[in-house]
Amino acid sequence: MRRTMLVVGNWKMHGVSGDMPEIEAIAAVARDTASVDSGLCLPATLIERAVRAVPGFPIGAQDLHQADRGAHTGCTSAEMLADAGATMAIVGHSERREAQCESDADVRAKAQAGLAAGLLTILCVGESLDVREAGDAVATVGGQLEASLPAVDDIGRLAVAYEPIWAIGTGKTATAADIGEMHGALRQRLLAVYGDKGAGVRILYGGSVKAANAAEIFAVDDVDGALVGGASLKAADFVPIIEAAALKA
Ligand SMILES: O=C(CO)COP(=O)(O)O
Repeated sequence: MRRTMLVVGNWKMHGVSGDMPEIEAIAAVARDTASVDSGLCLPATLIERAVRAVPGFPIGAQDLHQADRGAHTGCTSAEMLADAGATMAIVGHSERREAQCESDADVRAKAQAGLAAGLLTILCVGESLDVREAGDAVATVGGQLEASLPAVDDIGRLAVAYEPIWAIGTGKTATAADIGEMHGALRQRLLAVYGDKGAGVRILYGGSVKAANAAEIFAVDDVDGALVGGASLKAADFVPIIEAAALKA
């Protein structure tokens, strides 16, 4: 099945109003690269400003709370993000699974809330170095995915991101063979859970993706794009990744 490539930047806890020119520069190229879906998941403080500055370019959040509203100090619901103009959200990033102790069940609830609000919802999974070295990566990440997948029929706006924890921000990337093995296994899990619809879910790779390695990673079967951290902060670094994706599109 043909899937449109998807390249999303995760700005993590970076970005203030002075960074708007980077967002504008990225959006300008993205508009000219219509064969690739792209977007930026920004700090919540920049979402509304960016939505106004770059109309039509997808802007998203990096987390959401699974409830619609309530006594959850400091949290933001999917409905609120959509109201601010966000069209995407990341859920289950390893930094949140670890630092905020998010369980697979939490991530599933967040993914369901994101989809219910109409957000393109990017569900992250990935293994630690210990698990990789023990030879358990494929089974562990597959189990994590199944336990985190939303239990809903309408998965048209669901994407998955495989981000090996040891590759995030380290300059290390998994080999093309390891990425291919993992993405193939995740595709089988998606097909097992959702039937034929699982073929339409995009599986992104994340972890030290940059201009220099993007084309090689994108060439791997079942790699349908990337979730990019550090190299998404500057247009000069992020634009070539979008352009590399266009070669596969
Ligand atoms: O965590 C990531 C994206 O969500 C990857 O971050 P880096 O691209 O900085 O390794």
